[in-house]
Amino acid sequence: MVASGTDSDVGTVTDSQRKIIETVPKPREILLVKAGPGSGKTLTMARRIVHLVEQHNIKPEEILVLSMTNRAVGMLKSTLCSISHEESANQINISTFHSFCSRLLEEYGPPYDDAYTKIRLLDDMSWRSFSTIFSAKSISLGGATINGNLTAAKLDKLLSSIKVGELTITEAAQKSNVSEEYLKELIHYLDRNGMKRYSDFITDAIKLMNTSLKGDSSKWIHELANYKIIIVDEFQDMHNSLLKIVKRVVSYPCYDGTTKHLTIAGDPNQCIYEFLGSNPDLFNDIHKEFPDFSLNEQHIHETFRLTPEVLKVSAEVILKPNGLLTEIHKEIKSVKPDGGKPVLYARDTPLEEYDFIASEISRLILQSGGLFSFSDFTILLRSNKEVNDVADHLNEYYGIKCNKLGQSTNWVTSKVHLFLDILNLISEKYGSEFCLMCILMIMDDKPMAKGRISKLFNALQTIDNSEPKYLMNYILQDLKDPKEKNKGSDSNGIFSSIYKLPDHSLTTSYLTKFLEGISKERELLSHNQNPQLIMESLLRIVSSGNLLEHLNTPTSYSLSPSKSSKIDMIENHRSNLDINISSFYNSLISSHKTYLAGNTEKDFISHFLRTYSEDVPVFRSDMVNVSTVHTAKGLEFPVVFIPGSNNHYIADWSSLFQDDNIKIDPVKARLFYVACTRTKHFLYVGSRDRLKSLSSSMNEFFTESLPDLTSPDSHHKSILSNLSLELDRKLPSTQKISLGTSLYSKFYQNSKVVPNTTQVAFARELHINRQLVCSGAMLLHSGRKLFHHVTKL
Ligand SMILES: Nc1ncnc2c1ncn2[C@@H]1O[C@H](COP(=O)(O)OP(=O)(O)OP(=O)(O)O)[C@@H](O)[C@H]1O
Repeated sequence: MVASGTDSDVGTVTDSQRKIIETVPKPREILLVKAGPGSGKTLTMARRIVHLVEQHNIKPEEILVLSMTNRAVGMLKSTLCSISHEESANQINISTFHSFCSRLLEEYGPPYDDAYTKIRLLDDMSWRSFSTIFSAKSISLGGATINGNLTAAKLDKLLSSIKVGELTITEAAQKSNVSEEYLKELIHYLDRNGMKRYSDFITDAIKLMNTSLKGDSSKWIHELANYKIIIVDEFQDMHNSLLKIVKRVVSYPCYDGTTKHLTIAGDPNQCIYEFLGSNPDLFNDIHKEFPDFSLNEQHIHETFRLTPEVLKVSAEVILKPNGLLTEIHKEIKSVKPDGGKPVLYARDTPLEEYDFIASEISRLILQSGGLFSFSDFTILLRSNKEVNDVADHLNEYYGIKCNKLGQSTNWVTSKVHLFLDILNLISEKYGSEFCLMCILMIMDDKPMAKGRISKLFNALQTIDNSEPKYLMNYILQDLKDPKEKNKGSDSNGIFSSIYKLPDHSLTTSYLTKFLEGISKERELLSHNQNPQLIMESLLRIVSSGNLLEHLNTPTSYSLSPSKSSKIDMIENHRSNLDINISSFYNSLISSHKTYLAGNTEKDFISHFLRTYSEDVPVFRSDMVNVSTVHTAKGLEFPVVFIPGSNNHYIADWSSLFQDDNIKIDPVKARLFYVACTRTKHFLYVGSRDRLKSLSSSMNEFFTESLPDLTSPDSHHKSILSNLSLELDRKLPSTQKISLGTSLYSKFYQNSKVVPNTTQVAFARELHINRQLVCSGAMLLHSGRKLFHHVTKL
C-alpha cells in the first residue's frame, strides 16, 4: 500500500518503508532491511537518516554511511540533499569503503605511524609499470649483478602475495629463486613512498583502528568513537575484507560507553560479485558475524520500478526454478499499472539480432512521436568485450551512437595515464619519483633502458630521500653541472654516470626540458587550478621531447608486419587517443565539480589524484546505453534489451528458459535477475529458441508480439499517456505521433524482411545478412532524421 504521506518528516512513503524509516536505532542491534529491485532502498535510507537526525536527536556527525560504489554514494547524497537541508546533509559522512579508509589513514594515521603521512594510490597501470621496471633476468643490487629471473607477471604475483600476507619475503624469494634482499628493497621502496594498492588501504585502515585502541580513550580516533549509527547499503556485495571494516567500525567503542547501531540494506538475489568473494548467504548468516547483536529484520513490500509482468518473470522464471525465491520476493507487489508481457525474440545470427534491436529503437522513438529518446534504451551484456563489439557494430552499421557505461575512465589504462604521472610530479606527491622513472623509461629509447632504470633505483637507495621531490631536484642538479659529480655528497653524479654522454645525450636533453617544463607549470598552477588550465599545462609539457610521439604511437606498432596494417593501426590508435584525451578532460571536469562542492583536500590536483578512477555514468540523450550487467547494477532505464539469440557470440541465457529439469544455475540466474530488473517499462529478451518451442509455461510470461504504441483503442492510447506520466515528459502532440507513425510505416513497408537464413549457404547468408544490415541501417538513418523532424514540430 502506498501511504498518502502527510507526515512532513517521512513524506510519501509506503507503510513498509515508513516502518523502516521510523525504527528506533537501538544500540547493539542490527536493522536488517531486505528488499527487492526498485523497492526504493536508497530513498528509504535517506529518509531514515533525516528521521534519525530530526526525531531521535542524533547529530549528523554521529552517522557514518558506507557504500560500495561512488555512484551509490552520489545517489544517496543527492537524495538526501533533495529531502533535507543541504547544509546538514553535507555534514553526514557518506563514503565508499576505499575513500573512507584512505581518508582515515591520511587524517588520523600520522600520530600512530609516520608512514601514514605519505599515501599514494598505485593504480593497475602504475603497478604494471612497477612490475615491469623491476623485473629482469639479472638485477643490479649493491653494485653487483644478481640473478633476477623474474617476469613482470611473476613479480606482480610475488609482491601481491607478500602484501596480503600469503607469503613471507623469505618464502617468496625461495619459491621464485630470487634474492631475498631484492624483494625486501622493493617492498621497502613501496612502503617508504606510501605507494599503496586499493587492498592495502583496507588492511592498513584496520591495522590503524586496532593500534588506536591500544592506549586509553584519549588515544582513540575521535571520529570513530563519535559514531553512533553505521549504515551500509548494497550489503549483498560485501566481501570479506569489506566486512572486516564494517565489523571493526561497528565494534569501535563509543565515548559514552554504548555500542553502535547498524542498519544494513540489500537484496540477497542481487549478489553478483561472487568472483570477488561476496556471498549471497551473508544476509541469512549475519548473526554469525555479529553474535552479540540482536536482529530486527524488515522488508519493503513494493516495487516502484517493475511492472507486474516483469516482476512475474523475475520471480517465476528466474528465481523460483533456481531455488532463489524467498519470502521477500514472494511478498513484493508492483505499484505500477500493467505494462504488457516482456518480449522474447529469437533471431538466428547476431546481425539479425542487431537489426531487430535497431529497428525497435527507431520504431519506439518514431511511434511515440519523440517521447522516447535514445538514452531511454539500454542493451545489457555480460562482458566488456561484448559491450565494445555491440557498440562498434551498432555505430558502424546503423549509425546508432552508443554510450558505453562504466568505460568513461578507460583512459586510466591507456597511454593517457602519462598525464597522471605528470600531475603527480607537478604536485610533488610522495612516490612521484616513481612517476619520473616511468617517464624516463619513455624518454630512453635505447636498448637496456629497463636495466638503467633499475640501476638508478638501486643507486638511489643510498641517498637521502626523505623529501618527495628529492629525485627531481637531484637529477636537475646533476644535469645542470655533471662536472660537480665527484664533489659534495656521496650521491652526486649517479644519474650522469648511468646515463653517460654522449650515448644518452638525447634522453638527457629530453629530460632537462621536461623537468624545466614541470617547474614552470607548477609555478603557473600554484595560483589557479581548473580543468582547462591543467589541460593546457599538460599539453605544453608533452609537446616537448618525445612524449607526444609516445602518445601518438600505438603500443605494438613496431611489431606490425605490413605498411597497410601499420596505417590502420595508427588510425585506430589516434581515434582512441582522441576519445581517451577527451574522457580524461571530462574526468577532470566532473572531479572539479565534486571538489567545488566541498572536500578536504587543499588543492584540486590532489583531489583529482585521489578520485580520478571513480566513475559516475553520464547519460547523453542522443546515445543508446550499452553496458555490462555488473555496471548497470543500481540503475534503471525505460527500455532494456538483453541479447541472447546467438550462443556463439552473446551470453547464452537460454538454459534459464528451459524446463525445470535443466540444471539449476543460481549464479547465472542472479545475473539475469539483475539485468531484467533494470527496466521500468519494456523488456526484450533474446533467445536461441522461438517461444513456441520453449516449454508451454513460457507463454504465460513472455510474448513475441511487440509493444503496440499506436493502436487506436483506448487501452493502447493509455500506454503512451502512462509513459508520459512516468517519464515525467509532456505527451507529444497528436500531430507528432501520427507523423512519426506514418513515416515509420511508410519506411517499414519499403524495407525487405529477409526470410530465415539458417538454410542458406554461407556466402549467400552473408550476402543476405548484409542486405538486412543495410536495410536496418537505412531504417535507423531515416529514423534518426525523422526523429529530429518529429521533435522539431
Ligand atoms: N515511496 C515511493 N514512492 C514513489 N516512488 C518511489 C518511492 N520509493 C522509491 N521510489 C522510486 O523507486 C525507484 C527505485 O528506487 P531505488 O533505485 O532506490 O530502488 P532500489 O531498491 O535501490 O533498487 P535496486 O536494488 O534494484 O537498485 C526510484 O525511481 C525511486 O524514486
